[in-house]
Formats: sequence, structure tokens, C-alpha cells
Amino acid sequence: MIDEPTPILELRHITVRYGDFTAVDDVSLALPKGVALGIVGESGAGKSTLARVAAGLIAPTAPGTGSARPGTGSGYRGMGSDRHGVGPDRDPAPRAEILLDGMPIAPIRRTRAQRRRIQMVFQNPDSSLNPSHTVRRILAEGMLLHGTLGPHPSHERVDARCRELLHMVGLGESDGLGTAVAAGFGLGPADLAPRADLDDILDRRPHAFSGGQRQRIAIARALAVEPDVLIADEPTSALDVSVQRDVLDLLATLRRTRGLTLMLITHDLGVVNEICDEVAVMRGGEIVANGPAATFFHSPLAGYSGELLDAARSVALPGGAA
Ligand SMILES: Nc1ncnc2c1ncn2[C@@H]1O[C@H](COP(=O)(O)OP(=O)(O)OP(=O)(O)O)[C@@H](O)[C@H]1O
Repeated sequence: MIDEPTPILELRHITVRYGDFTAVDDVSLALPKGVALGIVGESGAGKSTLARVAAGLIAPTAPGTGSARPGTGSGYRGMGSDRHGVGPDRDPAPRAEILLDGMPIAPIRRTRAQRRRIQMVFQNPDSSLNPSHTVRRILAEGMLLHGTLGPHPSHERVDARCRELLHMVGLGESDGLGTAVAAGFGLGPADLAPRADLDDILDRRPHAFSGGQRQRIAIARALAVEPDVLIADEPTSALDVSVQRDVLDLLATLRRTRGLTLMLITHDLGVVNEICDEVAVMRGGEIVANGPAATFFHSPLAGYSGELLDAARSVALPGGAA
């Protein structure tokens, strides 16, 4: 038997309650290294809550003993929520666990090294960008805190890394993000934007940028600490349609070129079809199906996953999965 590699991030028996309301209900999920996992589902399904637990922003609640909701099984694997199939020998209150490289980590009081490895990009970039800080400070803060440039790096070294990050997210390119993404970051010195332009960007504050540019800065901020896992929660839904594609291409490129493991929360099945290898479908706080994207998009699906896919097809999947 071939051993499965240890997932880089694993959530076990995660339940989150807000008062009496259960937003996430005993969810287990494994994220293999280098994989892009799309988490889809209707509004209020618990996607963001689960993402925040994974990112260490909120703690899971100890699982309760509430009755299981009816499952919505399909031919697709439906193993995400462990309330399905409760048996007589099953522990009635399994302990919530979060594992990084197979090692349990504290839900929110993580070590600095653990925090560095899992970064999150939010729907609204403004939530992660301090409006009174320059882009230079926004990018430098994490790398100095986490020592990614070694102890006491010079200003020149920090600035050079900040400029590199701007390139990485396509800021400073004369013709915008598309060039950098298309080139897969194989930019030679001749392709680099003039240093003065980049320094000008670094000196500015977030309000001086468009929504799409701010989201690129937020992605650069996350990358500044060289994470292994990037959790992106609806990273394009607050952006103009015209720049959504650029930001998604950027995420896909980053994943490919930097070996990032990606957890992408989205309503958009077309995006999942294009970017993700794995899909988890959430409904009512549970994962009702999960498995390879190819199966999800190309096999007949029963139950909720099928309904979701049909609904997406009816509004035309941009990724052409129909
Ligand atoms: N801080 C909170 N206090 C109380 N209820 C909350 C809180 N955060 C989320 N909820 C509720 O938990 C449920 C799940 O919310 P969550 O944001 O995780 O869903 P979602 O699938 O990400 O939805 P959307 O796609 O609309 O963002 C919703 O009913 C929401 O109203």
C-alpha cells in the first residue's frame, strides 16, 4: 500500500458556533501540499468561518451533540462532515484539531513560525491594509517580524525585496498585471519597471490605488512572509469585473511558480474549474461532498453538488465546464 503524503494542513472535527447557531458543523478537511482546493457553496454555508479557523483567526468551538442534518450524498465523495454515518462506537464529541505538516497546532495562539506559514487574503483588501501605512511599510512589516530576510536586514535589502514583491504581483509593470502573469514571473532585468516607479508605489498609501491594485498589494503582503499556504476568501468578489481575471490569473501563477498550497473560497464554480484540483462543497455548515475537481466537473452528480453545478451551468460557467 502506498502511504499518502502528510497533508500540509489538516482540519479535524471543526465546529464553530455563534451563540446557538452552528456555522460550521464537525468538518474535517485535508489540504495536500501544492494542491489548490476550492471551497464552494451558497451564501451562509460556513465557508468563510472555516477559512478563518484554518487561518487561525477564530477558534473552533468544542463539538456538541446536536442531531445530524440529512446528508445529500452523491456519486462524488461526501466525507467532509463526520456527522454523517454516526455509529454506535463513535466518539460523541471528537476533539477539534488543526495539524500543520501532521503536527497539532494551537487553534489561534500559534507560534510566529506557524502564523507565517499560513496567510490569508480577504474579500476586501482594505481589511488587511492599514490605510495610514505606506506600501513599503505594509510589505516590510511582516518580513521584519518573521525575519524572512534574516536578522537586521539593511533598508536597501528590504526595499529590494519590496520591489521584487511588487513585480511578483504585477504592480509597476507599464502595461499592468497581465504581462507579469503571462510571463510566469520569468522577468529579466530588461522587463523590470524603472526603480523610480516602484519606489513611487512603495511611498504611496493604499487609498492611492484602485481596488484591484489594493488586492495585489494585499497578496504581496501575504507573500512577503513566504507562506506555504495561502487562504483566499472571495479574493475577487469586491473587485471590478475587468480586474477579477487578472487577480485570479495571478493566484494561479503564484501557485504554479511558488509551489503555494491554495485554499480558495468562492461562489464561482468557473474559477474553481480553472484553478483548483480539489473541490469541497459546503452546505449548512457541513462539507457535503469533496474530491477531485475533474470528478466534480465531469461526472454526473447527484444531490446538492449536482444542483449547484446545474445552477452554475444555467448562468454559464466561464470556465466552460458545462
Ligand atoms: N461573527 C458572527 N456572528 C454571528 N453569526 C455569524 C458570524 N459570522 C458568520 N456568522 C453566520 O454564520 C453563517 C456562516 O457564515 P460564513 O460567512 O462563514 O458563510 P459563507 O459561506 O462564507 O457565506 P458568504 O459566501 O455569504 O460569505 C452565516 O449564517 C453567518 O450569518
